[in-house]
Amino acid sequence: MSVVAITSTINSSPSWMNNNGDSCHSLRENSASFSRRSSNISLLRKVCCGAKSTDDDYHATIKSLNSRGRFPRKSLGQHYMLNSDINDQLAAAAKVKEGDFVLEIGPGTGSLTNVLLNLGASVLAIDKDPHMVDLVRERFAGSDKFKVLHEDFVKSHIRSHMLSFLETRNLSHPDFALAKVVSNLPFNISTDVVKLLLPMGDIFSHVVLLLQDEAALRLVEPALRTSEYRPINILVNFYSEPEYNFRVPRENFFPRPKVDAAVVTFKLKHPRDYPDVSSTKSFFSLVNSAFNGKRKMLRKSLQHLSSSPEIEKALGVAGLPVTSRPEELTLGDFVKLHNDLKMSSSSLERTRAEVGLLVVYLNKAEARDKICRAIQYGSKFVSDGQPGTAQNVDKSTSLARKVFRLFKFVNDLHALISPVPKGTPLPLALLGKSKNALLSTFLFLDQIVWLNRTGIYKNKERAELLGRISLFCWMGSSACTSLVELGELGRLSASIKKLEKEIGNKDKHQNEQYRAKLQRSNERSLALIKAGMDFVVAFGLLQLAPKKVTPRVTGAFGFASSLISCYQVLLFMTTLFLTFI
Ligand SMILES: C[S@@+](CC[C@H](N)C(=O)[O-])C[C@H]1O[C@@H](n2cnc3c(N)ncnc32)[C@H](O)[C@@H]1O
Repeated sequence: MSVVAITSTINSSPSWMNNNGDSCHSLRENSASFSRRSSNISLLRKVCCGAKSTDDDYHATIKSLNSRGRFPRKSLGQHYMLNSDINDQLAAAAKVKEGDFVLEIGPGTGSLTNVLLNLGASVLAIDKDPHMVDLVRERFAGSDKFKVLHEDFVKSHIRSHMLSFLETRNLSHPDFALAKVVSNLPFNISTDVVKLLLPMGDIFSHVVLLLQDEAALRLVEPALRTSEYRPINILVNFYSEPEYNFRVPRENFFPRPKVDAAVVTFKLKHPRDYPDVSSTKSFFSLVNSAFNGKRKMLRKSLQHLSSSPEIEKALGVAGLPVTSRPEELTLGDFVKLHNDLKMSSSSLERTRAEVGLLVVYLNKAEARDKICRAIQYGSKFVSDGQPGTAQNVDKSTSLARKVFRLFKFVNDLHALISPVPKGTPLPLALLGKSKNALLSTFLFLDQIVWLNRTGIYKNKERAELLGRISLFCWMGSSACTSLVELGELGRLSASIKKLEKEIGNKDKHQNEQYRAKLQRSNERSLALIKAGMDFVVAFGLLQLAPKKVTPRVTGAFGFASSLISCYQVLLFMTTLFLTFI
């Protein structure tokens, strides 16, 4: 990489410089790169005159670059934003607010990052340039809400980065909201970024990008029957509601690009609101095939998928002429055409998808453990504590699960030392932490029980005592969980009522936020029921009231709570799975 030595110095402080203008004294120029830099600079002066003088205007950007001896690299699309008003407007377009989680692609010197952090958001930034990564890492070293990764965004595993970013920081947040993307992008990766991010409506609610102006217009307002109309327009409308916000003249960037830019907001649809197609994969494969022969009629270009008469019939059903070409079809037309051709609804393909879901489910360790737990308590229910095959199944499964959960206590230890989500009332925070402490103690002591049963740890009496202590810990953690869920349900129902007042009773089911809150409330109610059942199971295992809570009762409650756990994992997996197929 060519680190450019910036040689000549601007000697005098021009009249447009503000108090921190001394930063510009160190601007040294290199004649070799970025031709006409001096004329660029005079343009920048004009821009800066009009810009709000904050930390991240022209001066700050130049100073930041100078501090590293850096000059923008064309290959990385490094055109830095000089106008802090535009950074403010980017954040406003995404409605960034306190507590949000924001992904920023290419933070550069951190001017936009600074705005996002000042608004109270947590920011995950990804930059391909290691020098920029170091720069922002140092700049925001004092903030625990900032994380930066040195990666090429196009190649990065963004879904898993986001899941771990949200999981570690937002676990059990009562008002869990989807994350957002706000970015001043390098123009050359904008199509890739759009294709990567828009199908992530289960993670992001808004994607706000600064794109090349022409590209922005082509994405948001393509005209049917023109060469601008392409498969990406179908993709954009399938996954989002795009909006062209405003044009950003080229003078606002350093160095000045050859074209203007524009801010575009993509409001992402949640996967459950995607157009109704049996498989998104087969839908987009049809769209791509259709556009492959752009000048051809669909009855010809789709021949490898269906016979011409079938295609003509499907076009007729969709109310389209049999001579239609791809650029004449809207998203809705493509959906109708796809569904009528029943591209992927053959029973074989459906079966394959269902088996695929089962494989994903079984591959999740947590799911296997929950299934084993259902077997364990199911056999306890059958045996009712009497010796025989059912009791053997109960005991052996219980032992197997103990091995399976080796080191699982670390998960709760981690949660114990992680910060509580902002805004959590102190009693709920304390109850949550007690739950983590008790659960990790239970899981840890359970390992000693296992060591004793295998004969590795020989002191039977002590092991039994530790076994009882561990069960008391589990009972305590179930009680804490019940209280936490009760408290959170109370908070949720208050915020649902508030929202109902704001949006009115009639429209509430159309409101995405309302539906999300309702869903969270159902999930929390289920978690409350499960925690209550686990409390009874621990009570039964400890034999605190052997006549009332018999092994059969314990087994029944344990079995029911295991089924709830299986359902919870399945729900999570299904959402993930549906976004992959
Ligand atoms: C147009 S600049 C924007 C910088 C900053 N956000 C601003 O507004 O001033 C683009 C940034 O994206 C980074 N970048 C370029 N290609 C990238 C890629 N493939 N993945 C991640 N970041 C990339 C560049 O290093 C640069 O910091």
